Amino acid sequence: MRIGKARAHTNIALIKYWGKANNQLKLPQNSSLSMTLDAFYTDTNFQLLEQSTTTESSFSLNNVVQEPASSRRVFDYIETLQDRYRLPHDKFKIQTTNHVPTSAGLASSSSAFAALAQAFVAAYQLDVDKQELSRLARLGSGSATRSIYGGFVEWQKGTDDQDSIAMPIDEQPTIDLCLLAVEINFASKGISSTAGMQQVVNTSPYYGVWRTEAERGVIQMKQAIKANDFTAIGTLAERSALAMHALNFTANPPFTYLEPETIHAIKLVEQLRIQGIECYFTIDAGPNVKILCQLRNVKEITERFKEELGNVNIIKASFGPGVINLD
Ligand SMILES: Nc1ncnc2c1ncn2[C@@H]1O[C@H](COP(=O)(O)OP(=O)(O)OP(=O)(O)O)[C@@H](O)[C@H]1O
Ligand SMILES: C[C@@](O)(CCOP(=O)(O)OP(=O)(O)O)CC(=O)O
Repeated sequence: MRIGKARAHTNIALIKYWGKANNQLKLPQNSSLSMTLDAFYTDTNFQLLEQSTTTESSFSLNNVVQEPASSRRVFDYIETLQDRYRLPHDKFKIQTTNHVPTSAGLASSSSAFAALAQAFVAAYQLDVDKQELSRLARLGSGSATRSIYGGFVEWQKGTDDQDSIAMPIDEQPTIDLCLLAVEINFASKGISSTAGMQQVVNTSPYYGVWRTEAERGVIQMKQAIKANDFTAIGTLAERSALAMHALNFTANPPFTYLEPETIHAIKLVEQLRIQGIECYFTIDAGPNVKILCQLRNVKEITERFKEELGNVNIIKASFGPGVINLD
């Protein structure tokens, strides 16, 4: 019985990916840049079943066997990988645990599909390098492309399956940079990232500007990282997040992931900054806010958020590693 086991950490985009140029290959409209986190990860076992078995393929998430509708994306993904390597459609059993809230804008799909890609190649004993692994992860979820590497990672948009890959910028950054995930609401979101970004690409008259600015943002962010410039990193990350959420209001029909508490958190970050406590925010496809700050300010920022937002849960993260083979 062949089995592959892997762990992948989530990543948070500092310059966001928001829109596909090709839905099937998940080629993005713009390049993006992220930090891989240590605090949130997914562990996945991918087991190939004996050919003679009458057992059907299964997908269990956090110890709960998923219904066919919830398993579809994962099953289709495995078939795509099997086809890519001209493998038979073997049946399989996937057991996975998210040490991160699922579908709540905390990038569970980034760690999920990076771990699954690695577990798949391990089970089939495929000789695959990290660039190919980042292609495989992309076929599951765009943001998963970047979780193959640790630290700061760029996803170069490329033009086709071959060159749309992740590139490590600095796998073990020394910059003093922490991320505080503020739990506004960990319920699953109403509109998935996949659907939200599609709606924006199809209908927003501002989409062209988004693309140009995102490419510029990646170049500027790489310069900021090279210069160890926390202020520039935070400023650019905040601008990218605001642009993405502003874009959602310009879709037809418009939509937003922001909740009143999200705006409250944004205002608090601004206030803290005015008071000399330097911090910035970023927000993904959900209401939760992630604060970028330096270690010396973690305690004070945490206390202020708990005071102002009613004892919310706050999880501290820093840089995490790339995908790990657990065998
Ligand atoms: N461990 C896992 N293994 C396989 N698939 C998973 C796993 N965890 C989540 N998924 C799938 O990933 C998808 C969740 O991704 P979605 O993009 O909706 O949210 P998210 O990743 O939490 O947020 P974000 O928009 O910030 O990426 C769902 O289809 C879910 O079934
Ligand atoms: C806001 C984001 O987190 C959106 C991530 O979207 P997904 O990677 O979840 O979308 P699919 O490619 O359709 O699976 C920004 C980012 O991670 O760059």
